[in-house]
Amino acid sequence: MLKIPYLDLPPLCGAAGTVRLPGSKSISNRLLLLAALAEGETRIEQLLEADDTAVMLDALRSLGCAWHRNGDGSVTVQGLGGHLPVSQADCFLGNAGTAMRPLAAALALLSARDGGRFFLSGVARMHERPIRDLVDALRGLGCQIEDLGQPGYPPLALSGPAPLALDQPVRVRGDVSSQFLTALLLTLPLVAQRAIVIEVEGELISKPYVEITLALLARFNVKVEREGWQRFTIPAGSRLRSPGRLVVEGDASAASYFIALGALGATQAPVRIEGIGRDALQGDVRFADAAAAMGAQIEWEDHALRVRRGAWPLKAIQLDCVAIPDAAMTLAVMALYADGPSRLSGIASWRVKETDRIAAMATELRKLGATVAEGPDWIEVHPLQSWRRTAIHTYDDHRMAMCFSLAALHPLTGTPPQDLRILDPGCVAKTFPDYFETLFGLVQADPAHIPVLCIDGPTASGKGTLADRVADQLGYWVLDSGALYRATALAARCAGVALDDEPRVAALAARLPLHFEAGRCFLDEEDVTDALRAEEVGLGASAVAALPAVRQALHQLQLSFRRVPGLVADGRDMGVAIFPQAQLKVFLTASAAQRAERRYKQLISKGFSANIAGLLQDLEARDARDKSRSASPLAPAQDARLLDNSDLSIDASVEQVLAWWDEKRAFAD
Ligand SMILES: O=C(O)C1=C[C@@H](OP(=O)(O)O)[C@@H](O)[C@H](O)C1
Ligand SMILES: C=C(OP(=O)(O)O)C(=O)O
Repeated sequence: MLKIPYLDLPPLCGAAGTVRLPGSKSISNRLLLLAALAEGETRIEQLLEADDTAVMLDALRSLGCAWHRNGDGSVTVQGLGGHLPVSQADCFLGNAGTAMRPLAAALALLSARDGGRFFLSGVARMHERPIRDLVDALRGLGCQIEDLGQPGYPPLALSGPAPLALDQPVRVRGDVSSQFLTALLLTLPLVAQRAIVIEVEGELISKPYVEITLALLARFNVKVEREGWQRFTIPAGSRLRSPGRLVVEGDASAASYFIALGALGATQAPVRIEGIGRDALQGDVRFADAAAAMGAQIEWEDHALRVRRGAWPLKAIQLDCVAIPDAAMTLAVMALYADGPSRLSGIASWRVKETDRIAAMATELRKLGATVAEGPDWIEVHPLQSWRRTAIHTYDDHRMAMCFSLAALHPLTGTPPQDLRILDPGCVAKTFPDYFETLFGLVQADPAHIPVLCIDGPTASGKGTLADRVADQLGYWVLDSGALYRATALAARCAGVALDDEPRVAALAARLPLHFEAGRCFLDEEDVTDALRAEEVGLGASAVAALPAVRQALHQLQLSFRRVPGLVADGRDMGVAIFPQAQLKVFLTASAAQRAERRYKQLISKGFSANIAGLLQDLEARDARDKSRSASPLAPAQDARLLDNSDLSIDASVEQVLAWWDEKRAFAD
């Protein structure tokens, strides 16, 4: 997960590969609540792991519901059988509408029936998202609900006991959010000694989400009767009973980004999306039809789909999106690549979601250079003629971040490909914490467009730490090129090859079975991270690095680390020999005495024995060898910035390098 201030995406030229979707947010949070309220134990598989489900799980725990995560990631929930063991709780629900609305209804009804006092709050934006229609409906039943902030918005206090009047139909408005009706449907079975009728006022929006609610209630033994979208009856004596085990479908709204990616960039192999089928419960699966109408080629499998680019440019679309409010945002970005203006209507609800999405979408699309018109419940997006290099604000809205990442695909027009900056990319954590990492696994870019930042310098200058920290801040990959030489030396030693046997060492280097995983380094299956740090391996690395044939053999391997979104390359000749076109080259130095002391501390902390005078001697000898070798001697690139960190903290060094990086990469705001 990227928790960084911004992420720069290079211009992308294609996409292919397979993605496994995270679990559906809407299904996950409904199942968690139903499982908690029901009788019996429920095992939920492929539950979404993200902020929205985390706040629901935390809330359930504070309400006295026991749950645990199993080894395979599934969650087992012990149902409370409709009775809370606590009479007080304070639940923070972040910005999860699927937690706030249903929990407000559950706690209003349970505190009215059994007594108690409960508080629900969220992030600042949650306190601007309306809940009045639900509160009015619940108050109509006799529930005691206090607005603790602005009337009609969270935070709320729910308390009781209070008599419930369930003999009259419960009336709820359906034209601001369908989640109000969903909240009542999910929770009224708790008090359904007699049949309870719900009547919807106003035209219900987002209907497919109510279908999800009804389908999942049926799995929990409650069969709601309905007359169209106006009247719903919860039969007398309904009781929530666990079906035992449930599997969450992949998130169909999240699928929209990859369907769009296929439509925009899959010119050769398809983008294959696993986790949903055509008959998915979620209405957003119909986004695929909208994408097909714009030209995407879609082939369905049982639980997956394959998407390729079809029409190009895409075909403009005019669509009422009232049934697919979340996935519709993706269409607005696809519209940049269409053959004419596209108009999305029926999206009034965008204004009261994670941000005012109509305003946010229009503002950011215009910053890219697009002509956009907007109304109270529609947006019209014209194809983009001339792309501007810009920083996209994401308004703490996961969908803004995910949608706009698609705008990094090459434009249609002749304008030169542009980088794109996504501010606060970590906001995707609401529903898809690994969105960007997943995206990086699918997209292609011309290597020449992928930014590289080189940090070269002598041994023990702190390059590795600096490179890791800078890469973390930028969301980039790291190439620890020294590890490749150390691994070559280690592999040679294990194979009994003399370090000065140039052809054989080079042959080993060319087939080095090296890979990096979660900060660890593996030779074949063996984790050699610590072994590579041993002093004699370091000396061996210096010896093999002096062999031109070995450097040649490792050259290609090093280039292959240049991947989207960018690379921080740490070594001795990164800026001079491997990435001479790098956007920024830093040559890091520190006095020999300082470096010897750092290396000493590093070795001691890892449990190796060390002698500081000996280290200093080795280090000076190694410097001399590195500087005087004929193949790529250690020297700053001509255009390198020199950074002597003898007296600088690591934080100060990171700050300096990032400041230089920013200087090179100005984005319009
Ligand atoms: O019930 C649900 O799971 C949801 C309903 C929709 O909200 P509205 O009914 O407010 O449009 C949707 O936008 C939201 O992401 C999830
Ligand atoms: C509107 C959304 O979320 P919520 O469930 O918080 O309403 C969304 O995910 O796009």
